[in-house]
Amino acid sequence: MSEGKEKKPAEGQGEAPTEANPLREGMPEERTAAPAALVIFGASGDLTRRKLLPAVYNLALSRLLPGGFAVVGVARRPKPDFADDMREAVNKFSRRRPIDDAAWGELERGISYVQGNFDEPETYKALGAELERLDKERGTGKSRVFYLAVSPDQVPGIVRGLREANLVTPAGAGRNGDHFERIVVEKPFGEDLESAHDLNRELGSHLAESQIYRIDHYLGKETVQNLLVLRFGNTIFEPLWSRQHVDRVELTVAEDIGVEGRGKFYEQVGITRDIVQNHALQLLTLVAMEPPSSWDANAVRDEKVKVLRALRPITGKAVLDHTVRAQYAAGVVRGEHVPGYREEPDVAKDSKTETYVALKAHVDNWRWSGVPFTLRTGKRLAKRVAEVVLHFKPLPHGLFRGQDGTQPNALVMRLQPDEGISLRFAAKVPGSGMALRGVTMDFRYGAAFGSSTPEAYERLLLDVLRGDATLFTRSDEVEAQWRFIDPIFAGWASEHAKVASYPAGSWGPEEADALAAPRGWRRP
Ligand SMILES: NC(=O)C1=CN([C@@H]2O[C@H](COP(=O)(O)OP(=O)(O)OC[C@H]3O[C@@H](n4cnc5c(N)ncnc54)[C@H](OP(=O)(O)O)[C@@H]3O)[C@@H](O)[C@H]2O)C=CC1
Ligand SMILES: O=C1O[C@H](COP(=O)(O)O)[C@@H](O)[C@H](O)[C@H]1O
Repeated sequence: MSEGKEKKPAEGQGEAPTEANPLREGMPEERTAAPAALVIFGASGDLTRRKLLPAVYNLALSRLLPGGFAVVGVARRPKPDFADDMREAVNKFSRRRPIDDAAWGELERGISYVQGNFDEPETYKALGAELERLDKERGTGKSRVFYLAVSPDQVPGIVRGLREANLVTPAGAGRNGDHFERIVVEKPFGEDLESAHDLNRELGSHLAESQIYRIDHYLGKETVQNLLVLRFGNTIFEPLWSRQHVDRVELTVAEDIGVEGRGKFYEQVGITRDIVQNHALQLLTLVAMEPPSSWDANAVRDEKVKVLRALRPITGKAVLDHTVRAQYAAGVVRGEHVPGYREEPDVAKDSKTETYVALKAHVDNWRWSGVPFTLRTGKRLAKRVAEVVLHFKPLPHGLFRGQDGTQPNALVMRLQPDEGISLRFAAKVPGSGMALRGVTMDFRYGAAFGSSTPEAYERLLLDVLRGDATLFTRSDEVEAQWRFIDPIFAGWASEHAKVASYPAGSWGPEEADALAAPRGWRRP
């Protein structure tokens, strides 16, 4: 779905699918965007280096960027060699390496940097002048995407600065094919319901909702979108997708890394705000939502919001039975001894910040009544894996002797790594008897489509340029997420809920086992 006018790609833009390059399938020419400048606030930061510029480069390499395109970085420190630094970052973090000199050379000609403090009007004046230059010299057509790769408290000030400098106006919604002004806001969106609501109101006072793109990069992951295709692009799964057949749903977002030098950020945020409020709840909504009437931004988001509203609140004493929070202690990860969270730089020695959360949620609606959704996420767990598992109900009656060893059917959707889908079922062990064994039927994304699938940020940046908000979070959606999360924090405080401990490299604290009882968590 797109609100702006799509420009027909010029000759050579938008690659046609070929047998040699199956990745382009489903990326037909209409995915090419209209000319625009991408302005990145926070351009000297980690996200820009590791994710944004590599994504821009890969879009350029796939010739999915418009002819008139430019990148303007904005940050506080002087960066005379910004383009060179970005080249180095791309060489390090791009999924396709080494860098292609021709593709980079063309992109580099449109890369510039505006040094300035976000608090000062001069920064926006200088940015305005740079954008005018780019309109003339690079043909960016007065259209801009302002990507706010900054902490949430800086968002209102930047939007006000842009508005006062007339760089964004509600008229920049880009309707009727006019030029557009769009703002991308990174997660976490606020720190609780109240701050998210205030931020929505502040953004809404300067811009139309259709200009605001709240990004959650999990939605840009190919395999996360494939969840929707699995459900709604096939006929065989959906009839099983309900309380009649599903015993429980299990979601895991596990990382083996720690806070990676982001101790200060983590002390403010913790994993509930970093992962549960956004990535994990997004996965839950995609698994639980009803089929939307169309692949349209509002139709899809309407259905997701309904799921969030149907989540049974976890309040007061219920937090003790339905949640576990914990922090990693020193341990061994991939054969290496690693320090505990409290020994990380910029972390308080008596920190209570959670680096692991497990919870048992219920979606109180017709489809899911009585089905627990168990969710766990943590830093410094045994391995990096994100997956969604539908555990089906056990057999009502055991027909075969020797099937005791088999487990109920399970559909495992692995989001990363080794992206794919597997179905566990029972098979007969060859021989004269009737012994059964659990086996799996495996689909691997890499084997089917090639190993270098586009990164989430590629997809999402292209969607912003095209004006497609389907994979972005709407204002009511982000508030509904906080409405579920806030009472958990309140309950932890009022019930003095303990912060458990787990050794780095383990699967989390023992206390979490009770949430998945009697069958236990799956070992991915
Ligand atoms: N890093 C990641 O992997 C992810 C990050 N995010 C989100 O993205 C956002 C940015 O994260 P990240 O890149 O890690 O943050 P960093 O701390 O690495 O970068 C912050 C950027 O903001 C700039 N900045 C801060 N204050 C000012 C100011 N007053 N004036 C001008 N520039 C300023 C800094 O410039 P300078 O250093 O020059 O002062 C720097 O470029 C956060 O909201 C984070 O939650 C989301 C998903 C993943
Ligand atoms: O948003 C974030 O996500 C990353 C995990 O992303 P992934 O794509 O590697 O799964 C996480 O490490 C980080 O703490 C968080 O801010």
